[in-house]
Amino acid sequence: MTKRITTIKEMQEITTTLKLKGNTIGFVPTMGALHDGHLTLLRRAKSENDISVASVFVNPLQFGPDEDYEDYPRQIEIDEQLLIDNGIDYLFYPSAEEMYPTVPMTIHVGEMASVLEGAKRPGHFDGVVMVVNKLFNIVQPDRAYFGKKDAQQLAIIEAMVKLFNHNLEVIGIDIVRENDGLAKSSRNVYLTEDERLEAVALFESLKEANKAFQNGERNAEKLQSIVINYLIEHTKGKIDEVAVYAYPELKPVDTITGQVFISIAVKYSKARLIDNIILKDERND
Ligand SMILES: Nc1ncnc2c1ncn2[C@@H]1O[C@H](COP(=O)(O)OP(=O)(O)OP(=O)(O)O)[C@@H](O)[C@H]1O
Ligand SMILES: CC(C)(CO)[C@@H](O)C(=O)[O-]
Ligand code: BAL
Repeated sequence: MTKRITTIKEMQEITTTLKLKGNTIGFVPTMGALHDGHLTLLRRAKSENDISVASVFVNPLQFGPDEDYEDYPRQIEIDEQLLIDNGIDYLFYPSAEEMYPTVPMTIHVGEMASVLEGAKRPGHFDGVVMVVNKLFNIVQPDRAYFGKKDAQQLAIIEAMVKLFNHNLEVIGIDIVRENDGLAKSSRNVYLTEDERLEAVALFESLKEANKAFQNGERNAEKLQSIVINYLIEHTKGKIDEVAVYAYPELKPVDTITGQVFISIAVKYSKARLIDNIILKDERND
């Protein structure tokens, strides 16, 4: 049975005791509204560790003033039942008041947050790094699981773990998709019926670019155009970002040599959707 823990002190005491007894801890931080994407991460955490912990915390620090903090889907009872059904040991569900009694200092991510999602959402990754640091100190995981859907987040967390000397392994998990290819997201519920049908264009556009890449196209601008043209033809959603960047370095590229990712964001009436694909040039390996 999943145990719900709501205070930092209790969570920290539990994990400290478990670790002293030699248990390994697998941790999945989330903002709740759990779906198959989260559950895939959680199943990995459960299968690879003695103890599995999920956190559900809608982190105010990572939302901009015009973003959907208030409207972000919250459904803790349903989430808890999903954790029970999946045999997860602990649900950490802290309050914002306890997590941020005062905010006497901030963490500034800097360069890695100055591009892509970070540039579109100023301060977002500062908030993510703050909360994930806190969660790591509280839960003390041996392994922490993050989705590649948030590829920039994953790269920043990996850099943060090195910089802050967290003694844990970060594990990136492939994007989990609906049958038609749409990346699972808590925000998909905000799509209208028509938008939901059109939203398959995000992944389809990435597949078009991948096809060209597999056929030898190494010009980043050309791959970017393939994605943009596909999106323009197949969805009325507003293109917010299409970029080809070295991964995990997060630097723009002209000609692709190593590993890159194509990152896209499309705005619909009530939801901004993101997706990406990681492409690797194996020829120079
Ligand atoms: N479709 C997915 N496939 C793999 N991992 C995912 C997927 N969706 C979310 N995750 C991962 O789950 C963790 C928690 O994500 P989060 O709670 O923000 O969910 P979300 O559905 O991505 O929400 P939203 O898209 O609305 O921001 C993150 O590491 C995220 O990358
Ligand atoms: C990692 C995270 C749970 C931190 O709030 C959030 O950014 C998310 O859900 O990806
Ligand atoms: N998965 C990213 C969380 C956010 O959109 O704030």
